[in-house]
Amino acid sequence: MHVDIGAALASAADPGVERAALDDLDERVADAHERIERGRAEGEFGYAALNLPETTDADEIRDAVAPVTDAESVVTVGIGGSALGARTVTEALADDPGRHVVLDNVDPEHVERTLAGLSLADTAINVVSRSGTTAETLANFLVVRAAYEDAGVDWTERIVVTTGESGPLRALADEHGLPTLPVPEGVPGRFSALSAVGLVPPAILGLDIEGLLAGGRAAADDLAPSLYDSPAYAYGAMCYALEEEGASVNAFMPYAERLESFGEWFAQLWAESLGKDGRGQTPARALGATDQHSQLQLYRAGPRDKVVTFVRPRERADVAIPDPDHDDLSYLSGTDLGDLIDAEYEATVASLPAADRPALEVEIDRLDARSVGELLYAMEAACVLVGELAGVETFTQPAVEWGKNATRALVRGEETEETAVVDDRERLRIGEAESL
Ligand SMILES: O=P(O)(O)OC[C@H]1O[C@H](O)[C@H](O)[C@@H](O)[C@@H]1O
Repeated sequence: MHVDIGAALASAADPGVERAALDDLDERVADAHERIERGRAEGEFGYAALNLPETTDADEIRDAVAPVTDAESVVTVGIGGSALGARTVTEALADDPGRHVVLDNVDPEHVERTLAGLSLADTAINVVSRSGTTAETLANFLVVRAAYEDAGVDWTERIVVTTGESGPLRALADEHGLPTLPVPEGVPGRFSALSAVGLVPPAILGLDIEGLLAGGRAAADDLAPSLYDSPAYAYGAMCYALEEEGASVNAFMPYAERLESFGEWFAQLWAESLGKDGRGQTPARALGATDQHSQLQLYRAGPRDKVVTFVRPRERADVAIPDPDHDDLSYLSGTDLGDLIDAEYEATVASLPAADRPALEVEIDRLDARSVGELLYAMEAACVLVGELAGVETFTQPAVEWGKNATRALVRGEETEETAVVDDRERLRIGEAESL
């Protein structure tokens, strides 16, 4: 994996980072690296995430999923970091990503349609919750379990549970003697893709989880006291420096359909880790080449508040474009789709500094387990570095609790300070709607 930061230097873009400022920042990167390595060595909460390529036991995962590897499909019931890592990996690597469906929302129409589309007897259930108490996950699990029972399928024979040492999900697993895997100690969900939390569906589908962990180890080996020696730290340091220069949005634009969910995973990692104390870069999800025909207008001609992060695999599948039968399309003759998307990538990356806007590039060799593992780990390490440089609490997410408390009280019909805010919030309804 490598990154190219040239199109985000002050010589190329505004906002941009002066080389001298980057050299100064590199001294702080060295200090941050030392702090991170100390946290890793001591297995400190959060920093332990960067040890997962060494601490995750692939054999333990394979043993737990062995009873269900005959499944045609896997349905993951989880949310946030308990679902996005697994979806990212199967979408990037599975021959048929459709074999892994994810219920990470409590949208009744979506849940109903998803379950109706599954042959439950041939579908493994992957339930994941670190706390074991997340309302969406537990509610969806109860619906899924009832669907299996209604279909006459023994759900206890088709399930793997990944959860913490306590809570209702652990109790349920113990009560029914279900195959369980532990969540990694001291690792927040959004940093746990390279653990059982993210690797059970890939293991059930027979993907190379050992290769993913090897890629993580390779990225860990690339961490160094200087950003000039570490792709992950170069990316993180540039994101930090650009935010300091006003780039408060990070438009994340992978040029691979199979990395679209990776963008969603990155959005949680970046927003939930760095959105603290009134600061943090807003991750905007985009996809190349598709969003050249939509959001690129804003990136090139809108406010100078963004950096666009481009991600691509160097190697592509070979799909020839048949010779066109119209002179206006003669430029496509003899090319293939990989050539076209790579030309679009190069053109779009260059179009940002051409409009005096910053761009950062992240390139992996190919869409294989090792490269995807390297990419996941590198973004996690970049995020940890930004958290150190910004001086924020990278590994907590206190701001998400208010909504949870309000939800529970509303569902229970209780009156709390949160429900009072819900009842009294400012409203000005425009347009007619049937009364709720
Ligand atoms: O794994 P769980 O305990 O179910 O948590 C699932 C998700 O919800 C929490 O509220 C946090 O916002 C996320 O960081 C977490 O990944």
